[in-house]
Amino acid sequence: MAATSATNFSIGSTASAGSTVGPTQSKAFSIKLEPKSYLRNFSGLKAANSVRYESESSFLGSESSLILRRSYNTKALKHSQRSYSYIQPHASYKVAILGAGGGIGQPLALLVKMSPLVSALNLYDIANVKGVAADLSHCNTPAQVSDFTGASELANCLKGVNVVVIPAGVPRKPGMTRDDLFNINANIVKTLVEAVADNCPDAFIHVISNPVNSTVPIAAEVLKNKGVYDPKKLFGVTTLDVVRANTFVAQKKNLKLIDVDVPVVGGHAGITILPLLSKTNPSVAFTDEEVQELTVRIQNAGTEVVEAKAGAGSATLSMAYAAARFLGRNGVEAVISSELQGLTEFEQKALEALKPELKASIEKGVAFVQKQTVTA
Ligand SMILES: NC(=O)C1=CN([C@@H]2O[C@H](COP(=O)(O)OP(=O)(O)OC[C@H]3O[C@@H](n4cnc5c(N)ncnc54)[C@H](O)[C@@H]3O)[C@@H](O)[C@H]2O)C=CC1
Ligand SMILES: O=C([O-])CC(=O)C(=O)O
Repeated sequence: MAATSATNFSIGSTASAGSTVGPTQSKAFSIKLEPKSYLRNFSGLKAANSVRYESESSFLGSESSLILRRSYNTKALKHSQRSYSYIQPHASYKVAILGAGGGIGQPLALLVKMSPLVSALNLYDIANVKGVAADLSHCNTPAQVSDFTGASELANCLKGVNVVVIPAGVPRKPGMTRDDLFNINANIVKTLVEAVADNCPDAFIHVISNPVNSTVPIAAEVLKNKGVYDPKKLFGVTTLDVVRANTFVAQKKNLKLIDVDVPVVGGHAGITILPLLSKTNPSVAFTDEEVQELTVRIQNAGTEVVEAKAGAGSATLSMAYAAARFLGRNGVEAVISSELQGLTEFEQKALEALKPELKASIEKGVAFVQKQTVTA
């Protein structure tokens, strides 16, 4: 879902804060260009449809794959060099990952390090990230990796940064809801976003820390209090729901994974995750039972991983993949309100049912910041 104006929340592959449900979309960052056909052959880490939609907008575009391919496939080298020089982007983005030592932070740092768009990768954590930074710095890609440990180094980590990704905080254990993380993670996100506002107020901010339905509104309130809120630049990262929906639908219907694109709207917890299966692209016919089964599976997919990890945390690798896929160059470019038109009765009912829960989670986040502001 895309971060939104103050009057909208919800929303496909990113979250946002506000007070009423507004237009949603799941591909806010799509740039509808048709890449040269050879680029599709170099899709590497990305599904082909992602390349088609995101080759120029995502950090993990086809360029990354070219770099990778060049480094291990000498046969492809000649062709790659030609292609690469044609499309080689300028490495100019400075990215900070806050919570970089964690289960998501580490693989996400690797994926960002692979991006040819990134010139600097700053890793911050309250735990020591020196080792992670040293390890990553040996990869032969442009980004200069630096490590920052502890609150005293946070400001330096953020100075001059264009993109901040926040996977800092505690993950769920079996039996917990995402909302059970609020008491710890709300404060972590608030403190980190305050530092972002002070040190890189123009940066794009991507909030991964749960509960996303509340942590994004917290971030929005902090930015408003600091006078630097730009709804086009604040995101809750819920691309993992889209990634899962695409995968589960492809598996269920025996489709090629790369061909499936399912929009997901709402928030990122339980019934607030609403896959719009009727809008699957290309069009797929589902029985009522399949819709029910797939919707529930997508909504509970996080819990599926939490239970499988049995106390060792929640999704990390798929989350890192989803976050790297999510990052776009220009922030929110459009809100596609048509995504919410022509819903099936099942989807319309589910949309109405999720609104009160999503609204309550947003209000909880807003109240958290307002209460602290009054106390201070
Ligand atoms: N948005 C989404 O779709 C998803 C969100 N998550 C959420 O992401 C968060 C992180 O998950 P994991 O990486 O698995 O947890 P983790 O425990 O493996 O890593 C979290 C990291 O954050 C660091 N940290 C804690 N407090 C910090 C602070 N004040 N400043 C900087 N760093 C701090 C920790 O030292 C640790 O390295 C959790 O809240 C989890 O629920 C997880 C999966 C999907
Ligand atoms: O389920 C969790 O706690 C982590 C998460 O948000 C996900 O995997 O979707």
